[in-house]
Amino acid sequence: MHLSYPARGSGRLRPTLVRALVGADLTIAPGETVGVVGESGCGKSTLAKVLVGIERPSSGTILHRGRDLWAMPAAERRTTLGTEVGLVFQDPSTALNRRLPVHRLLRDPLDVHRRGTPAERAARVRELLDLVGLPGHVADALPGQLSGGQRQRVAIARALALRPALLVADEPTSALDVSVRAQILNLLLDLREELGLAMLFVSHDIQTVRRMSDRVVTMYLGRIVEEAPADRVTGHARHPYTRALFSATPGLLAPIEPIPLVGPLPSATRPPSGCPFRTRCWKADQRCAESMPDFQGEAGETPGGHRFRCHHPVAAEETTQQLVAQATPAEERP
Ligand SMILES: Nc1ncnc2c1ncn2[C@@H]1O[C@H](COP(=O)(O)OP(=O)(O)OP(=O)(O)O)[C@@H](O)[C@H]1O
Repeated sequence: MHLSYPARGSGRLRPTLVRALVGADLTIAPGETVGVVGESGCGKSTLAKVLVGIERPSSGTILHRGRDLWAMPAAERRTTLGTEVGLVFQDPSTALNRRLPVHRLLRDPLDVHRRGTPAERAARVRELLDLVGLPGHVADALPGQLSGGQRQRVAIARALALRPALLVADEPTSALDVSVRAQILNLLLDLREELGLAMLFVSHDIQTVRRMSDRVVTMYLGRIVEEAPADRVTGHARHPYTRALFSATPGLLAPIEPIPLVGPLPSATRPPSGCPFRTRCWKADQRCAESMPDFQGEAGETPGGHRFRCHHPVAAEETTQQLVAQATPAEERP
């Protein structure tokens, strides 16, 4: 699946294109949580937006239970997205209408999709508050009268109102106080367990992604470069970029130094030829400039297995310390 945006500020007639997703294909199994990691601008949010139908891919298909979302008539697409996918944004203050009390915010999806009688809708609102651990009296409050954590609980309850099979959570805790982040993450873990939800979980916080996910997907300049079971991704990732990303996460592999990467992240409007990571990779050679490798790896360990796209993958048993030594230029070595 591909998605290009016209670059902000570029001409209307022949805009420069930002290649936000390039052949980014992903399957999420029922009940599975897939976490997405990568530097800012690598396409994580765009992937989330495509899954929930906010953005339409420039080419490729989005299949919900095997049916092509964008081949459906518009009304059916709206119903499918409204009832099968829940969305939790970063900032509940902007995601919730400030003028509506909580019970209206929670009832709204039920009204729009005509679920149940008025009495059943009112009962569902009470059930939803209970589900996300909010007391009944919150129903009459306006979002502005709640704390950030309570507002995010309301946003999660609203996303779950129609019992979706998939919850897409894009940075769901990054706008919250550090003290309430853990509570919201625990709530999401409990809900996943209780409701059998599948989840796409996007976050800058690599530790959190690893904790929340069954499988971790690494993105680089719009491409998925690796998919690995969460328990393998820290020390046994095979793509040099994934290893470098995890080595730079404070506290995860401490006291190991991060693997040094050369230069800045290239622009998504003019990505390098071949493997886009090659300009920063200590293993890159001519082959990497010529072609982007296909996926290789072991299928079957988890849905999607452990796959990576690299001409010179890291050996599974290579330690991060060994990689730091390889990637440090000779003149900078101690
Ligand atoms: N509406 C838009 N118009 C033009 N370019 C966009 C638009 N939205 C995103 N982009 C660009 O697409 C690329 C991918 O952006 P995206 O927001 O998906 O990345 P991200 O990994 O989620 O970043 P972050 O972690 O900072 O949110 C970036 O180069 C970004 O500047």
